[in-house]
Amino acid sequence: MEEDSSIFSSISENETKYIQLKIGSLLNRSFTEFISQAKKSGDYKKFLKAQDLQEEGEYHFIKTDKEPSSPMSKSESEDQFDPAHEFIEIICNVPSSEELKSSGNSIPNQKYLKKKRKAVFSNPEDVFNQESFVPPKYEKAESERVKIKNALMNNMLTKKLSDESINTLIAAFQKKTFNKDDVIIQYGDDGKEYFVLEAGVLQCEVFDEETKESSVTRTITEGNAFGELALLYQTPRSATITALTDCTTWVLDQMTFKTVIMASAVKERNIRLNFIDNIKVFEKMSRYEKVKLLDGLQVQYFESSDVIVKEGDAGEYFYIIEEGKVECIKEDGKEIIRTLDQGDYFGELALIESEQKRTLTVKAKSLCKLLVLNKDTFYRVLGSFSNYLKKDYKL
Ligand SMILES: Nc1ncnc2c1ncn2[C@@H]1O[C@@H]2COP(=O)(O)O[C@H]2[C@H]1O
Repeated sequence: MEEDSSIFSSISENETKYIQLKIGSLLNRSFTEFISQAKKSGDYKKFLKAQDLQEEGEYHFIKTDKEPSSPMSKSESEDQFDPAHEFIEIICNVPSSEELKSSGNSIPNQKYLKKKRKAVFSNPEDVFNQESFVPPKYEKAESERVKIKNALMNNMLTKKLSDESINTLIAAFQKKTFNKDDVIIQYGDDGKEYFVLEAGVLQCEVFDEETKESSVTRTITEGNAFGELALLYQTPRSATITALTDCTTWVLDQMTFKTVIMASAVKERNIRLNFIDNIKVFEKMSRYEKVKLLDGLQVQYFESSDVIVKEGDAGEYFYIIEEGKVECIKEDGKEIIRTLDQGDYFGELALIESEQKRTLTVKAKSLCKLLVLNKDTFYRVLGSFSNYLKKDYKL
């Protein structure tokens, strides 16, 4: 409590006014969003009940953290408007008193807003045009539109975008062909484009800065996208992509990529990436592998006392604790072997040894938000890390 009051005692009048105005419009938006969801649901009353709103007396606008359906089903909601996140954004981005004063009123002026945005879109040319930017449109045959759409719908980065965003993207892709042996992306270059491969085969070659050795990690085949990392993280190209055959690609400019794809996908991803970056066991992973891992993670919630993993069962999932605490219990004697909390992981032993059953029962000690990886994704993403994980784990 003491901590809270000291944080808020330093808020100036200007800052308070700023927050009030922002929260006011956020509430307004939340309410509109809520009503539109309720209307869409077809059965208004059932919808209210499902949201844990009490029908009689006062309505309590409580959004439970609990996921309504079975385990691996509901991270789809991630792209939706999330008032809690928006709230945090507002609080974290309150301009300083000086900035508010210099803007002449309690809301920062356009100049200030543009300056803020620069932090997210770090290339200077990105900054001025965010609001007025209109994605380009290139003519395409229907068959081409279908191919691009299929590729976007099969790509983790774009599959959850709205139909409107998908259509904007489809229109904005421009055809570009390459000859066999052409270098499409050069390791270390600045990234300006995002690609979808329509026809042909490409080679992806990565470099180890320490050993100065290069290795071919995979071939990229039709319908796959590449070149996203440099645009997402403002880093140099992480690999060299070379055409193994004559190729046809679809190319998206970075401004369209940023305004359409990044705006929705990267926000959630960055929060998690930051989280994964702090987990020791993943420290040897490349950024690419971490991003792949993130794409395979699903969110699952457990109430206090829920059994997450049962001793003797076959292992299906690997878990990372994003929030909450769990207890690992040996069934005979009910001895608590250890307690795990934020950033810890469990459930990997049964995945590493295919015959191995769960060696302990893991029970939620509080409400838990877990990031869950299923067996197939675990092998695809962490296969080469299994020995490392096993060694690191002291039973
Ligand atoms: N280890 C890897 N395996 C497969 N693809 C990769 C790997 N590393 C990088 N890439 C892809 O190669 C692209 C090179 O440019 P980017 O870094 O922009 O984005 C990169 C990814 O799309």
